Amino acid sequence: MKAKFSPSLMCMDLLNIREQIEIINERADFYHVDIMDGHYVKNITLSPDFVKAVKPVCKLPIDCHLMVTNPEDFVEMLAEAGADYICPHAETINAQAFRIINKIKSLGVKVGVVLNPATPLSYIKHYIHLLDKITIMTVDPGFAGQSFIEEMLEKIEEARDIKEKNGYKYLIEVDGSCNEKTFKRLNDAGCEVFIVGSSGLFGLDSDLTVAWDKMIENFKRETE
Ligand SMILES: O=C(CO)[C@H](O)[C@H](O)[C@H](O)COP(=O)(O)O
Ligand SMILES: [Co+2]
Repeated sequence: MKAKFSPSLMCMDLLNIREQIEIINERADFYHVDIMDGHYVKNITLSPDFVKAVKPVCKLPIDCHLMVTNPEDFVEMLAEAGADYICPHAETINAQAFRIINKIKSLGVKVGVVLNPATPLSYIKHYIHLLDKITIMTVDPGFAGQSFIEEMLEKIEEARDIKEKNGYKYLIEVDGSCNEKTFKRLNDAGCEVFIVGSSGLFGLDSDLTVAWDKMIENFKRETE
């Protein structure tokens, strides 16, 4: 599968959103929108209102990463705002996993789950086959600019092996420190969607078109 890229919009220049979205529209595969409640993680970033505001100019699917204690409170709001993927943390849906997955699907939205570094893949084994995407965190959630957690490589390999063995459809996505230092190991382990934030994309140049070209050059150099 050709590598896909999902720019993490919490890392973009928030004083220049429309221009950057118009650049990303022609280059990326998804938009990654981090929604934090300040409780599940000690940070607050983007929101359903942000999704609603940018939706009219977005040409790519909007993927919402829910770092919130009660994801059920946000599902309808995000579907209404125009989210294309709603991805709660597996750790926050355990008591209602099948109910919330079915709810998201019933709203015509694709569903994924996100796994913290400390959470094994086995934690989602009873519903993994229902998912459109699995996001493996390679940093503890809540903040950009953190260090890559090497131990996650074997979890990515495990997700790839399970997908291939069973013919499952989920995309394998990685979130956290996807950059020139990690592209090769992530790609070799089976990562299909690379969430690129400050380290992988936006920090490469103040001109996003230049930053994008540098990122693609880095990726090709590291993986070809
Ligand atoms: O989920 C996130 C952090 O909890 C965000 O998606 C970050 O943007 C992601 O970690 C990418 O940022 P980085 O600086 O490339 O690590
Ligand atoms: Co994220």
